Amino acid sequence: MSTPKPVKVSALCELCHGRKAVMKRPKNLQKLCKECFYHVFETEIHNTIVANSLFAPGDRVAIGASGGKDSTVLASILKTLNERYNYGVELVLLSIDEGIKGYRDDSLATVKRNQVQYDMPLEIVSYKDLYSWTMDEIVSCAGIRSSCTYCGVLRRQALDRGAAKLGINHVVTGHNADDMAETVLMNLLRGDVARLGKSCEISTQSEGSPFKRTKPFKYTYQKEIVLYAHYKKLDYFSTECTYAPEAFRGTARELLKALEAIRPSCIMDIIYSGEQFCVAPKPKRATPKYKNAKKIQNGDNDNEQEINGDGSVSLKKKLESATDGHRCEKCGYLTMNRICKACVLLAGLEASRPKVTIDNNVAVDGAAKLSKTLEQLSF
Ligand SMILES: Nc1ncnc2c1ncn2[C@@H]1O[C@H](COP(=O)(O)OP(=O)(O)OP(=O)(O)O)[C@@H](O)[C@H]1O
Repeated sequence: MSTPKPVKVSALCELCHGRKAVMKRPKNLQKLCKECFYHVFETEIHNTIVANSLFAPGDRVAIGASGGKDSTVLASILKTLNERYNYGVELVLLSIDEGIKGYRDDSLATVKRNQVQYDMPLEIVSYKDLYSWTMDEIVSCAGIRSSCTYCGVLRRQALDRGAAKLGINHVVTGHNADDMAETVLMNLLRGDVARLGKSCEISTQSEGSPFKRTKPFKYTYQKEIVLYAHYKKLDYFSTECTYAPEAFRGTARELLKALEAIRPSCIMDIIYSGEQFCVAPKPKRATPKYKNAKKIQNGDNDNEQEINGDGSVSLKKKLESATDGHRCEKCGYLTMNRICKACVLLAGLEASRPKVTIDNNVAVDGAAKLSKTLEQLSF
């Protein structure tokens, strides 16, 4: 997102009535001076934290730190509020290195600077260490269209594993009001009733899991986060992920932006509507969602995933509904299923990974002979 241009407002601040207004507040178009903007922005986040009892004295909290604007502002503001209001929490930065060259390596350099700027410990865990795959390798194997699905599942688990390594069971993320409203719209538009009911939860915790996820920016507008970072001159990384954002989320995002331009309060209104949804039990679906759904078989009948018509990946019902045991049989991660989603996805990748071996015994003109075995492919 580009740095916002200061809006020309030749009037006095509508809050202090003393200083000159320098901006129209994106949330309600109120004309404010910089100091009053800082005050309302910080106070609203503090009120959200208090109203939802997000922290208790003595808590150790990991901030999911990507180096982007949201998590950088989150780290900065949690440090400010923790000191101002004596929350008594210990804050740690937790970063996941997905292995995306030219993107995550640069953003992690920003997080390392933030570590010094905010005087917080930093833990970095990588997909390569956890799963033996980088996102670059996954994309070259599975294609770009499903990249967000893979990345989302793996990152969720990586954040839990990173938190476990730190002995922490609470991870805060920089998901903001725009993200929440986008998710409500997206789930509404694709009839994903089960997810719709959970779209607006500020605090989530899977059944049986010790890890809590919270979103202190639930009611915070993205434009205000960017303004805050800009005026406070925070050090953040502003490049978009190399891989395209999830196709349908992108559509919902565009729709939300168009709606916001006409009626800024629509972001809050969508969240409030989402909070009121009362979801009926999900009816059982007998047939695959898309006619052109393609199955990926991993040798084991239980480990089956489907690439849907819209390019997304979904797991077979059998796996989703298995409830015996709370630990993945393969990796031991907490799950309601026999095999966790990450292992199902990784098994699919392993099955389709071309096997490449270097045969050192046979020298051909001084070069190693490269022998490729392409499994499960026929020409
Ligand atoms: N690689 C990562 N390591 C740690 N936390 C992450 C990582 N990627 C995302 N998160 C967490 O999830 C939140 C939402 O991530 P998303 O991918 O939607 O990025 P975003 O909206 O651009 O946020 P940001 O501006 O913080 O990058 C982030 O604010 C951050 O708290």
